[in-house]
Amino acid sequence: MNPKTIVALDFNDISEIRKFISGISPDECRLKIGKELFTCYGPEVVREVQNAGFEVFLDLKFHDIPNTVYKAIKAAANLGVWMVNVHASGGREMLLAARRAIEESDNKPLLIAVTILTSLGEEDVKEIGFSRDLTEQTLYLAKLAYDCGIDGVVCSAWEAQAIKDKTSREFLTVTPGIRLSDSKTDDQTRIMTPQMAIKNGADYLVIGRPITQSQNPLQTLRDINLNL
Ligand SMILES: O=C(O)c1cc(=O)[nH]c(=O)n1[C@@H]1O[C@H](COP(=O)(O)O)[C@@H](O)[C@H]1O
Repeated sequence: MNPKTIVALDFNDISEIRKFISGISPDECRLKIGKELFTCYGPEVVREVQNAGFEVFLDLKFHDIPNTVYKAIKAAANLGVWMVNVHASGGREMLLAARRAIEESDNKPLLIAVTILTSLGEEDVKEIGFSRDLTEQTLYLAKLAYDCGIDGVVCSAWEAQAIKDKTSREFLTVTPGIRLSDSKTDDQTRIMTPQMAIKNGADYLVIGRPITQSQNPLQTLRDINLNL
């Protein structure tokens, strides 16, 4: 099984995690451990989720000097995770250092680079000071990551197909900012429904609140999977 749905476990309470994973099977989704959960519980929570049979996307979005990212990626790979990420805007040397760290590790997680966060819109990108527009900057960073041997990118589903066209069909697109037609937008800007995202070239869907904050998270996950 290669489930396309990655559920973002954005909780700070381990009992919530235990409740959620006790009801689902690893065939139904992968699980993302991000900054909040990792800061609260560290590698122990990664091991607990892995021991329950789930593959883990460790989403710590490293963005630092090459040597620091190299060592952090080595440590992440040693946790036996399935996927890790860095920010593409850390630059070529940082991306190459991350690649090298994985090549030198026994466990080789998929290495993914964040392009432009899905919370950002055109005006934000202008304010940050990028000279290209949002889509062009996303494509530019995706190409940089591709040229550095990164396995894929985090992007919004709006850019997924264009990224594949500019790089390769095999270059992975991991898309957060997924919302059901009746979901709240929350702090996301570039959103798309699960079915549309897959149609537009997304390989994996990262979904947090639309599942975890729903009345019946397990049913919501299953409904999403059924309709992909
Ligand atoms: O790298 C990520 O996973 C990520 C990148 C991005 O551009 N946007 C984004 O939302 N994410 C993560 O994806 C998840 C989305 O959660 P929801 O907005 O609740 O569905 C969060 O855990 C974010 O940290």
